[in-house]
Amino acid sequence: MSVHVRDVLRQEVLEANLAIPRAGLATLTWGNVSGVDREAGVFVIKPSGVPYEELKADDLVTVRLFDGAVVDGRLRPSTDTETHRCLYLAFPSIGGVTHTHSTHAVAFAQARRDIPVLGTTHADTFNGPIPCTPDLTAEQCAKDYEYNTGRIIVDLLDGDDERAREVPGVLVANHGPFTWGAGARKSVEHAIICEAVADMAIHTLALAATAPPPRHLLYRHYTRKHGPGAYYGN
Ligand SMILES: O=C(CO)[C@@H](O)[C@H](O)COP(=O)(O)O
Repeated sequence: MSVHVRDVLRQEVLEANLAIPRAGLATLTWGNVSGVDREAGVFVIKPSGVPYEELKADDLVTVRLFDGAVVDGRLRPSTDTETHRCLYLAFPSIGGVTHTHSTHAVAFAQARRDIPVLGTTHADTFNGPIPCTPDLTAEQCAKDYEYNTGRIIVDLLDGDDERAREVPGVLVANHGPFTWGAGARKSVEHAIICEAVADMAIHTLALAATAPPPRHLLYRHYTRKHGPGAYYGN
């Protein structure tokens, strides 16, 4: 990886991490963001347990994709590094991963429930419910826990890169959301949306037991922003 590419990726990953507390998605040092450079075969991730307000580009850690070895950085990488690595290895289209403990998304994860599609706000970004994983087994927790957390996400999406593109996030049961995107910034955007739709869903479900909205409405909204016919934005 050239020095220029490394510095650009570090800056992008730093800004993406700082966006988490700014968006109200982080308490203390919870959560982490990474971004990958596939050509160089590495990703850059937040160090473990460093307060966001003290985080600098130099604190970030560079990790080799194929074996998880730290290749640059003086601090220990995020405890969730192996989960990020597993997602990068399974889904070639993703360039950034975000993990948060945002309140409403975690509420669904702790209830072990998918976030259902209840309206167009959700359908604009997620082409279907944001699914919740099954429980990890005792064996999966005892050995390679963080990598197995990635595996359970990958298995939930049948290892299908196309599905990972259409549903760019999952809830890990009793833990929290992992989201991803074309880059680090996009993965944070998806974390923000995941939290917002979880919040709206809790309010909606408190008011009424709703049926899913018509598929044609959801499809219309998803395809306004994605695919060959997209026309949202400038
Ligand atoms: O899942 C957890 C804790 O349950 C982690 O996401 C921490 O919230 C952040 O850990 P580091 O990235 O600082 O190691």
